[in-house]
Amino acid sequence: MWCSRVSLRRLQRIAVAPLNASSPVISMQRASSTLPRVYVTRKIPPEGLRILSESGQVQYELWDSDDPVPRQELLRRVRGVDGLVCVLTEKIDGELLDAAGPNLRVLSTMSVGYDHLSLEELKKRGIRVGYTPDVLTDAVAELTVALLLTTSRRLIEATHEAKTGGWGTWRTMWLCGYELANSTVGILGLGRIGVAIAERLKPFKVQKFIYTDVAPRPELARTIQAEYVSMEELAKQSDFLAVCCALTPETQGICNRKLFSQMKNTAVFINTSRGGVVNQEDLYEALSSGQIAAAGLDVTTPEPLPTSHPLFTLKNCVILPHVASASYSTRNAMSALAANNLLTGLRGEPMPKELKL
Ligand SMILES: O=C(O)[C@H](O)CO
Repeated sequence: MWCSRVSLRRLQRIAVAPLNASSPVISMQRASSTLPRVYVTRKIPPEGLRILSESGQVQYELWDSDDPVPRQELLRRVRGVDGLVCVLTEKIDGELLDAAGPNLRVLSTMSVGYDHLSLEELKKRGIRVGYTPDVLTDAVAELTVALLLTTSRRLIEATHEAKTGGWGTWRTMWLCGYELANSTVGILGLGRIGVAIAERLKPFKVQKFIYTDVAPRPELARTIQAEYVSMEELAKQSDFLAVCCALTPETQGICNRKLFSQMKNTAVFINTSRGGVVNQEDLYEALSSGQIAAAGLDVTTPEPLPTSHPLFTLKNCVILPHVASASYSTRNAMSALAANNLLTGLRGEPMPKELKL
């Protein structure tokens, strides 16, 4: 539905924090209005919806659900829109952009990752793109540390044993794992998130941080005293290897048999970036054969990972359902940034966070 007073009241009802009653609420315009039309592909968190609603700058239609809009519905709904707000499950490709047509000027994704966007197609059409870096760095780094500790200290196995009668007497080597103190932590793809992870791990007495990337990143590396190494050295030296790179054609499947075979058999592998950077068959082999000690994954291919997937059978593999940025404050900040990117973009102004195409 195109948002009107009625639907705005509905939005207020779903808000976690109520809208400020004293602030004037600008009513959304009906479809007949001349305001730019925007399609929002998902029920985004309340802060972003509030910004859109109160802007008085756009009329928008929202797929008012936690589940993705079906593709055919999406293709139908985007027809003629000026702006589009999406999340990472929507494939924004030539077909979709053709369906939207020439009015589409701004795409705003509520994600830092943009592997779901065809940048070439967007660039070709002169469509500006907003995304949401920075605001999720803390939440993702926090979750990565939590996942690393959960995996390396075998917390899921431990709670399972405690609950299901496996907890006998105190045993000297039972449920032993690997500790961060005196370890080498490797970061594959050093950016804001990699630095934030390292900053959080440092107080655990990590001995050394190493990283690899397409080229050295001395300024970022200096903040965490990380040493630039080759991919091979990263694999060989890391006790903990955290994947923080974006998914691109170059990084697709980069964590494969070769990498795992170079790693220590005591090493713990952690991925909170994108599932596509990992060859999951090779990871399964490495985990089940004892080539590496354990893996913690927040991202997989596909998502959701089918419950019948072999990785779920492994005790040394902890799998989370892509929740690294899932804190109330971060998801609200992401939606607010996505809304502000869209509104500034439509006004022809610099966006708070614009992707350079
Ligand atoms: O790209 C992103 O934003 C994350 O994967 C989800 O928050």
